[in-house]
Amino acid sequence: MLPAFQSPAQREDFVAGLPKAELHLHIEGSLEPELMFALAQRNAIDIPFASVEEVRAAYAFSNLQDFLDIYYQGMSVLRTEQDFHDLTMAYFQRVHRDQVRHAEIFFDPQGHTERGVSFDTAISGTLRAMDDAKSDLGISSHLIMCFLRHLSEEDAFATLEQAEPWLDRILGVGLDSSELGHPPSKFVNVFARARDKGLKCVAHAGEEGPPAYVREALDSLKIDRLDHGNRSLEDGELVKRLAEEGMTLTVCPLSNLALCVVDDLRQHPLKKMLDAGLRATINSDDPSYFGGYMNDNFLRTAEALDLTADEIVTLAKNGFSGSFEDAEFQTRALGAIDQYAAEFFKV
Ligand code: HPA
Ligand SMILES: [Zn+2]
Repeated sequence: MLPAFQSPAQREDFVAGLPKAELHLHIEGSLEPELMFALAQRNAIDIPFASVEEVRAAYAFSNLQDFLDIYYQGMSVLRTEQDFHDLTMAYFQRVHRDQVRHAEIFFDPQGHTERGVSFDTAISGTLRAMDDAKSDLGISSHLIMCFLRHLSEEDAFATLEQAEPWLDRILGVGLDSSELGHPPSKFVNVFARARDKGLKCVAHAGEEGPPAYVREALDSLKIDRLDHGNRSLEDGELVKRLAEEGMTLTVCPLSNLALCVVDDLRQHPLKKMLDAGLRATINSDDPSYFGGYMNDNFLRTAEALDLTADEIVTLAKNGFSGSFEDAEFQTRALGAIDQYAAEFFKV
């Protein structure tokens, strides 16, 4: 067992230096207002804001849909391959400071193709930055293509078709956007097709939607990982099943706070999840919009829930063991975390 923190500053130092993996990050949600302005200017696009401060002031949400409306509008500045590269590289440079060593990144191709930016433009700029992040920063990453659940399954099939030439660079498919009214079962056929193509399957479920949506994600979509999953806790049998199956939950505390999934971080269910034996991880979701990258998510949650060093270590380890990397990579990463903790506390 690791010792208790001697002070809030010691906890902050511990979190800051801890190696991390991020498993729930929408790359378009890392678009900082400064870059939004720069890209708007570069591409001669009008945006309905006069200043960076005005953009930030617009980021007050009461639910998921409030956020999504602004998120899709923000994407309008992304037009060229270079734009997608710059967006993605800015994310990696930022999380390099947070000791992120591995990231499995979502992108929303339909958010681009529906406004006339090709699938190839979006993915090629993103992949080029992922390659640069590996060579320049030592951060490994994978790409997960999400289907927008407010659109039809037919649309999702068309997107999977567009992805065909890129499948060796796409690790999996996900499901995001407006959850309520768009249950996972709406996408059962396209997920089956994706699975046949060897793609991993993940889905947002139980963020705003009921436990029944989580069950559908498991049973109909046969997910390999559950994004959010908060509302699973309302169903004891479901929690038992998720724990027994060793399902990883990609939990996003500051997102949950910003979208009023929880009213106060002190009421966040993360500790309950760990206590119930769930493999929970901490992630930033859409860090530009929700006010924090990985270290902020770890630290503010640790403060609010008074997490121990062992619990923080478990959360960081879960990020690597819940990744889609191979056993050798995972073992090395878990060893690096143990070594970091031992050196930090000189135990
Ligand atoms: O947090 C989210 N939930 C659902 N869809 C999303 N698309 C971007 N971020 C999110
Ligand atoms: Zn998300």
